Amino acid sequence: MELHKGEHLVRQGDSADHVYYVLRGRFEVLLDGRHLVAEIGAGEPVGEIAFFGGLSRTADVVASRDSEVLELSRENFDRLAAAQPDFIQSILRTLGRRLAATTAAASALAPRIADAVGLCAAGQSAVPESLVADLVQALRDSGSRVCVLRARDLPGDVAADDERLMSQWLGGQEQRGSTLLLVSGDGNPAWDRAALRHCDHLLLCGRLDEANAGPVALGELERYAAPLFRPRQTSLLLWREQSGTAIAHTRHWLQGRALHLHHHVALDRPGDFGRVARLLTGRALGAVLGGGGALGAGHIGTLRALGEAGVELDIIGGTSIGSVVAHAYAAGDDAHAMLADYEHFFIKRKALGRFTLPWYSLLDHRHLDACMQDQLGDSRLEDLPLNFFAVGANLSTNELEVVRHGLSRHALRISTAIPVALPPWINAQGQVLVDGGVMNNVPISVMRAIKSGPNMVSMLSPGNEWQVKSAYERVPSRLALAWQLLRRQRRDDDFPRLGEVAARSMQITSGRMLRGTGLGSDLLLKPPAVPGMGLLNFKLGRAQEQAGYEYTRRFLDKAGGLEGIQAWQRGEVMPEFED
Ligand SMILES: Nc1ncnc2c1ncn2[C@@H]1O[C@@H]2COP(=O)(O)O[C@H]2[C@H]1O
Repeated sequence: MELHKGEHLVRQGDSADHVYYVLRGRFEVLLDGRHLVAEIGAGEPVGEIAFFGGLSRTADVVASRDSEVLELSRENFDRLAAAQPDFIQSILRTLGRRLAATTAAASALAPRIADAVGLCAAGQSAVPESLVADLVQALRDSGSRVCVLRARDLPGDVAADDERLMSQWLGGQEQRGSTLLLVSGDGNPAWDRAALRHCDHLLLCGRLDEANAGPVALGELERYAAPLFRPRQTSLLLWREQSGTAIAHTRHWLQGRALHLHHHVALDRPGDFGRVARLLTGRALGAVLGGGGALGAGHIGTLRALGEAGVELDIIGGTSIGSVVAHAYAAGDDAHAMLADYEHFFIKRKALGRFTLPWYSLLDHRHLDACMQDQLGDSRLEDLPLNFFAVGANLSTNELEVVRHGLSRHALRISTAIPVALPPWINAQGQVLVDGGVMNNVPISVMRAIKSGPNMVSMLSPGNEWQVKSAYERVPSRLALAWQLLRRQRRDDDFPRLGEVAARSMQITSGRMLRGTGLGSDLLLKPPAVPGMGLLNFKLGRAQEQAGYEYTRRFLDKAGGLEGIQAWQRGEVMPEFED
């Protein structure tokens, strides 16, 4: 079969009835029609992934020269393989090499969904019966076939101290559900040990108010269980009797425990367990809000529209203004309160409006810090009802800094420390931290490393066209500028000001980073900027919020509302939307 340069050999998503062998020429492998992931030359197979894996085509394959391939149907392939066993060897060799190349370039894998979850009391309190029942119900509601096993479910012929037999019996139970929930702590230590060793995720359950008295020591069974699991496989569910009880002192629980996530639930609000169940089973909906200064009001509008439609976000994080809005959502604020805070903070108090001598920064950080202190007090990230992260850039290590613990005002201060505009943050190790937008303005990769399952990404952009009328030569000399400032002459040129340049500089990588990471099955929202909007134009915040709201409404209408979103969460459909 011959192909001309530019012709498709296979198309991503198509079904696979043939495998090919390149006889002459060269092919490009393109993901989503754009990203070049590999080139394939003469003597190599093409289309083997879907053909052997029983999948649909994983990429487009396009001839980059006039080429010739051998096309093999299943029948022909079987015949050729029987006649020439070397042929299979050569395909396996190519597959091995391709896998090695892919592995070398792979980013961290999203956490694997646990098949067997061990429930274990943490601290001193036993796990309430109602908690187990609510968790099981929530797992069922989220679509899991859950099977609960406790010591009393052991068959009569398994002796109460025979851990080996228990382990064998547990192995035979796996087909009973998509998730096994193994409950420990019923008074049979052999079962507890066998059950916990059978699990791939440890869900510790502690009573939140034990932390009121200070750090909570590990419970007896917890001391046995904790070292069996890596932090990534361990989460802590902190329960309180009533939702009206404020969440506090969580850090005392986190001290001395290596955990991936912690969850806050109130026993009088069974809905809280839905979030835990979704996070455990990979169906949790994450949201990532990008940086973009005043445009961040658009995120608020997006959250308003999602909230009205009944879409519940289970975990949220962001960069810069995105982290500020995400933090408010994680704290339980509604869009109305968020917008009121935004206007109070940026317009009324002018948190970013007081200048200083331009030595360490342009803006007076003391004023900003005081505004933040008034707004956030000493609240801490660990005490937020939802899991949250803010992203900073660590200039000392050249790494992204993911902040999930500590004082909220410190986390947000790190995430919003626009270089030059504000002094960097210095952490306890003396490292220098600035706004995360410098490295990753839309940190979807951070969310993916924390959880598997679907995410919504909201990316702000002041538009791709920025044209300035003022000529470079017209920028005044320092004397002329000083004179104009002294005479309080208004400068009405449109030459970019310092703050705008600093803020814009952090936007430029957003789209590229996102393309580099690839969206996969995550949804991208791009609320448009209202006319006249700039990154520091907070006065247009209300209009920008409305624009974000209307944009997200249009998106939801197209996606089929809550039902459409839920179908996407289950992996059934992928809403498409071009505004
Ligand atoms: N990472 C990769 N490296 C090399 N080839 C690839 C890669 N991903 C996809 N392909 C090729 O592109 C083909 C697309 O169709 P298939 O998934 O059937 O088989 C795929 C492989 O032949």
